[in-house]
This record gives sequence, structure tokens and C-alpha cells, in this order.
Amino acid sequence: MKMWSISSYAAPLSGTPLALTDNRSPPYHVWKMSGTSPHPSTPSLHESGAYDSTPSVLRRCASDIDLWSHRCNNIMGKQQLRNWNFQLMQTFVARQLNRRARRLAALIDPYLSITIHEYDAGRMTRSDVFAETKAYLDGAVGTRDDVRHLNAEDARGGGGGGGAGEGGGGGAGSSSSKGLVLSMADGEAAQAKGVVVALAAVAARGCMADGEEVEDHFRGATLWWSAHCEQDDDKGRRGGGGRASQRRSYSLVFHECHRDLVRSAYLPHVRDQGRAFMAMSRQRKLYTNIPSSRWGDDGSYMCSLWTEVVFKHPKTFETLAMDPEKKREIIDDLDMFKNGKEQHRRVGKAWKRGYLLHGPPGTGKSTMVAAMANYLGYDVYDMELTSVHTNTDLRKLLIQTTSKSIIVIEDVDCSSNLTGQLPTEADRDDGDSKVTLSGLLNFIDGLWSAFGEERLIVLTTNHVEDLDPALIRTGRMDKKIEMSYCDFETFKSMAKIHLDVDDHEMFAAVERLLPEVDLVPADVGEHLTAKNPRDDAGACLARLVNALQEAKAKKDAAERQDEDNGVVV
Ligand SMILES: Nc1ncnc2c1ncn2[C@@H]1O[C@H](COP(=O)(O)OP(=O)(O)OP(=O)(O)O)[C@@H](O)[C@H]1O
Repeated sequence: MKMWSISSYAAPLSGTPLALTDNRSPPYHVWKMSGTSPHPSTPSLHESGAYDSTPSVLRRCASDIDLWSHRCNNIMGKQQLRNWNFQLMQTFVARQLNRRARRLAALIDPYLSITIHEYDAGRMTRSDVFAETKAYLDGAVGTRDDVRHLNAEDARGGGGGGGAGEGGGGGAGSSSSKGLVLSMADGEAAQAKGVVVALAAVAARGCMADGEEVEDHFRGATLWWSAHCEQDDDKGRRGGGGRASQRRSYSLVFHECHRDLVRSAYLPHVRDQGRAFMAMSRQRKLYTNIPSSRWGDDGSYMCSLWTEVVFKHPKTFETLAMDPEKKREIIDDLDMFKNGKEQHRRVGKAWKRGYLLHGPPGTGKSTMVAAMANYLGYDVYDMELTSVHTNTDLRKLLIQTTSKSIIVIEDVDCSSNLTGQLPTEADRDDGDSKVTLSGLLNFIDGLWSAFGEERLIVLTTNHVEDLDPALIRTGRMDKKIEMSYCDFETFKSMAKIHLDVDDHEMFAAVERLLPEVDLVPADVGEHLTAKNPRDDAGACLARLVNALQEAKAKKDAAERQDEDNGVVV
């Protein structure tokens, strides 16, 4: 069997380049030869005996080639051939012999193998190809019934950032069986993992374990994957600081006749699918600008200006009550943005968009941000502007945000000195935030704001009239959404969400009273929430109508009072 390892190879679609490199000796130049395996001791299928049909005949064949080449040399040497024609002939004979030997080898052992190592030779970082392959095998192959030995790991929030299952680190890992991720286990360990298999029933998804082999089928070709793991003696290599370190790899075995298919279609397919699985299983993060540090998965120590937790807000556009037409418009806008990479590139615009959400407290501005993040599948960076001291700090924070994210600055009107004036000497000394309007404007659409892509910047405010027009002009804030008091359309969607009713005899009273008072969706939602098990839709609606009548009575009394005081409204 011929074996290659993957380190870099130009995948047609995107991603890290990868190459197929021959781990062994010269006769088997198929794609590109470049040195030896970074981990020569990594077990291969061949070594484990799984496909051990090659050896003695091939070895004999190889030594025959050497012998014949040697003889040619000797014959030519003895006759003292100095003419270059003879050298050409020598090369020709050797090539012919090699070719025949290759054909013979292919007849005897027509299988090729590719090994994908977790860490590329000499690199400290985890290979993207390995992560994508793992995600592919975990997601597409590992869930199948023919995988009998699985590894159980804490789900750890699905591996935000970089990797399915285990990237990202830091997450709020749970040891409950429901939070388990099962993966294809490694060699010896697989024997002891019977108990793990039983957990398959509670796991959301499964992955291959070390030594486990699975068959995959692609465009009529059958391919075999196996997982391997061995302890790494060189613990310090990746700055592990004494942490146990393992060297993992996947082997892919296939018939030689599928070589082109594997190279040009199957491997890109594995990477694409892997990336898709990673995106699906990735748990999103909510960041706040408090500095933090942690150990990364690759053993390195990382400092960040942000602290993260798993983002688990349940609000979606389905449960966000607002005028359906307005909601549709916002969703369409988000769709246009998400699919607008090409459009932004064409017009030479950074792939980002500004949203301004304004309206009284309790009208759902924060809730809208959560719904947007859930809809787009983005991380959320919740920026507390008052704890940012300078414009430079603001820029540093921006640089540490990732793509596919929403950067939110809530209550931007109270966040900082955004009047546009330069800070005074007194300002410089009082230790408060010195972020200026110009600093914030640069943050939103300066040169550095084009860093990263696919990013929304959302500002929320209760007092849009207090904001500097420069901050909210089109181009900075591309879409301005007014979140207002509850109108009848919004009420109807809240009644559907809370009570599951489309119509009710009390709707007429609500329709009559709602325009008369200023009730925010937060209050309406509170009245429509059952307070005890006996509360049905009628009881909740009656409570709301009472609240509306009380609010109307108060408003009327206040107006009468104003009239008595001679206040002109
Ligand atoms: N349109 C809405 N649909 C569903 N729930 C809503 C809506 N608006 C508000 N709520 C509910 O009201 C509560 C307060 O909403 P939220 O915090 O989003 O308001 P806000 O406008 O951001 O307020 P503030 O300006 O005080 O931050 C939340 O629990 C939310 O679920």
C-alpha cells in the first residue's frame, strides 16, 4: 500500500492549502513528494495489518529494480562508456523497470492511503484539514450504525470559533450525559469503551473512536477511514505545560483507480462538509469587554480583551412581537446582508452594516439584537463603552472581534462623551472614558472598521434626538428601526405567542384602548403571561384590558390636571 500524509493542498474552493505527500520511497510519485511524515511512528492501516497484502512481493520487486539498475551500471562501467547516449539508455532502462514495477505493485496492492495529522510538521497550530475531517467524520460518518466504538467528550459548547466538538475552548462545559459528544475512538482504548457506546442514545451526535474504521461511499467509490491516537512524548512541544498530549490522525484508504476522484472531488467534499458541520454545531458566544486569559486547545496561553460566555438567548424572530410587515422588512434586510459578500466586493464596500434601534425602554431593542444574532448565527460583542478609556483601546477591542458577529453598543447616548468635542484637560484626569465622537465614528466606519467582515454594528438608544447626526448618518447607521409602543398588530402577535389565540371577544376592547395609552411590549407581555395554572386566555386578556383602562384613566386625570393648571398641550 502507498501512503501519503496531507499537509497542504490547493483545494479548489477555499481554505488552507493542502498537499498530498508521499511518506515513503520514490517509486510512488503520485501527487507531490516532499520529505517524510511529520510523525513517522504514527500507526497506519498498513502497519496495523488491516490491509497487509503488499509486503514481500513488493519488497522483492523493489530489490530487483535496484539489482537491474546496478547491473546496468556495472555493464556500462566495464565497457567504459563515456558517450552520453549510453547514459540516456541507462536512464531509459531504469525508468522502464520502475514503470513495470509500479504496474506490478498496483496489481498486487492497488490501495493507497492518506494520513491526516492533527498537527502539521513543525507547526504549533492545529491543522484545519484535521478539524474539518474530524467534523465530517463526526457529523456524516460517525453517526452511522456501523461505528461501534465511540469516544465520549463534554459537548463544551460545540467548539466555538474553530472546531466542532472541541475548538474554541473555554465554554461552559457540562458533564451531564446530555452534553456528551461521542467520537470515533482510538485503538486500544476502543476495547474499554463498551460503556461509551451505550451513551449513544443520549448523545446528540456521534464521532469515530481510535482504531475504529468506517466505510464511506462517494460517487460509486468505496473509501475507508480509520482514527488513530498515540501519546505524545514531547509534551513541551506545543507549550503544553505538563498537560497530557496526544497525537491524533485519520487515515483514508482507497483503491488506486479512485486517485483522481479522491484528489479532485472527495477531499474537497470532505472539507466542505466538515466546515458545514462545524458551522452547524458551533455554539455562539456572547462577549463583553472585560479582559480575560485562558489555555487554548493547542496548549498555548491566550490573553484577550474580551470575556466570553455561551450565547443562549431564546428570542427569535418568531417570538419577537412586532408588525409583521416591519419584521419581514428587517429579515429581508438581514438576508440581503448575509448573502451580500459579492455585492459588497463589487461596489468596494466593507462587508458590514450599521443598525440603529431607537425607542422607549421596554420596546424590545435588546430583544431584537438577540433575534438578529440567532437568525444570522453570529456571535455578539456587547460593548460597555463607559469602561473603554481611550480611542486606542476602542480600536484594540475592534481588532479582537471576529467575523460573523454583531457588535452592540447599548444606550449609546449615555455611554460616553459623544458631543464631538475633544476631551478637556479635566476630562483627561478624571479617569472616565475618553472615547470621543471621532473615535467612535472611526470605530464604525474608519479604515480599521474594514478589519474582518460580515459584521453588524448595532447602536441602541432611548433618545435618538440626543445623538450627533454624524453618528447616525446613512453609511454609518444604514438602517434605523424605531421600536415603539405596542400597537394592535404587535399586540395580536403577542397574543398568538403568549396565548396561542388569533382572535378573542376581548380583542375589540384592546384595539380601542391601545392607541389611547403608551404601553410598551414589555408591559403587554407581562399582562399576557399566566400567573397561575388556572389563568386561561380570557383571564390574561381581561388583565390586560384592566391595565389599559387604568392607564387611560390616569392619562385622562393628568390631562385634566394640566388643563386646570393652564398648561397648553
Ligand atoms: N417586541 C417584543 N416582543 C416580545 N417581547 C418583547 C418585545 N419587546 C419587549 N419584550 C420583552 O420585554 C422585555 C424587555 O425588552 P428589552 O430589554 O428588549 O427592551 P429594551 O427596549 O431593550 O429596553 P431598554 O431600553 O430598557 O434596554 C424582554 O423580556 C422582552 O422579552
